[in-house]
Amino acid sequence: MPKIDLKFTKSVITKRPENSYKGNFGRILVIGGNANFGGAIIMSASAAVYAGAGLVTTATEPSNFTALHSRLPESMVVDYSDETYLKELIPTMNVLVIGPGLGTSAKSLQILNFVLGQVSAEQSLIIDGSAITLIAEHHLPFPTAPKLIFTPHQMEWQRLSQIAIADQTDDQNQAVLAQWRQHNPNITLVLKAHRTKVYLPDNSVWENTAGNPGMATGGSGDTLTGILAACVGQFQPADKAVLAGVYIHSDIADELTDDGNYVTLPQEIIPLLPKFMGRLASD
Ligand SMILES: NC(=O)C1=CN([C@@H]2O[C@H](COP(=O)(O)OP(=O)(O)OC[C@H]3O[C@@H](n4cnc5c(N)ncnc54)[C@H](OP(=O)(O)O)[C@@H]3O)[C@@H](O)[C@H]2O)[C@@H](O)CC1
Ligand SMILES: Nc1ncnc2c1ncn2[C@@H]1O[C@H](COP(=O)(O)OP(=O)(O)O)[C@@H](O)[C@H]1O
Ligand SMILES: [Mg+2]
Repeated sequence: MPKIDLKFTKSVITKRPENSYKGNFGRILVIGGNANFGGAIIMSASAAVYAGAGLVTTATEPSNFTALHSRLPESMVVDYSDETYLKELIPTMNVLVIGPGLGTSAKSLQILNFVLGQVSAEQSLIIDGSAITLIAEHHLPFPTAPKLIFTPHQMEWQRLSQIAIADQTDDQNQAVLAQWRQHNPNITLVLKAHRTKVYLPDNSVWENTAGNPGMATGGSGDTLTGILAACVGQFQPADKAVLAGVYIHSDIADELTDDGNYVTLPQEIIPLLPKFMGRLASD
């Protein structure tokens, strides 16, 4: 099984061309954060900005606007229930994230259904957290056109795939993915665990070599979604960008742990992203 390591990740993270502008580095829309889980979408949006996304917009519950503006002025905001505005905005995006802190209410379901109906072939959609749970609960069909990147933890994967956590072997996981790929061949699974595995559309399965239990803290996966969105927005091909994003998240956490930190908080990982990526691009 191929391993996701530092050498591989360095080969993906390239120096920026001199003659470039923000539009070259991904227009990202992150959607989530209900009135109770605003932190999740703030972490996702922050990770996207700090991992180099050119332009980030956050669609969330309006009660999160003030916190978002004060924590992350680089991001624009939009009410996640404003379908008229979102209908205009979504086609201008390269990468969308849906799910961190979205919740599972009727309103959350309405937002998810709307977004699933708007994404198109040239776009990548990262589906995480509550969005995975909602798709599983309501048997929502996957959109057939965009690139889909699912980022479940093991329980979310159980809900979505119907494979019990104890039975989540590569063979079982690949069998479910093979069925889904008959409808959309461009499905990637990032199955999060101590050693996260990434199942790519070409049927390869990659294993992360980094990560540690200091990462077992709320918001860790929310942060990963933003890093993945930024990587897909900036680096090609998208499959390699996903692998690199998984590694970057965990390697920064490993550095924090090596530095003596018992827990690796998302808020400490996020500000380390620009330097870490700069190092990868220059070595
Ligand atoms: N600050 C914020 O705003 C935050 C907001 N967040 C947002 O909250 C939403 C819900 O996401 P969620 O992951 O917290 O809850 P849920 O989907 O019910 O899964 C938990 C259930 O699964 C089980 N379980 C089994 N294996 C597991 C595993 N490997 N990893 C994890 N769980 C595992 C577990 O078992 P138990 O611990 O009970 O034994 C439990 O029964 C989502 O939108 C997310 O983005 C969070 O990110 C936190 C910070
Ligand atoms: N023991 C561990 N070792 C390595 N990585 C871990 C460990 N526990 C959690 N993680 C990582 O932390 C993240 C947890 O994601 P998730 O459960 O979705 O968190 P949240 O929804 O709270 O943001 C994943 O990237 C996972 O790989
Ligand atoms: Mg999560």
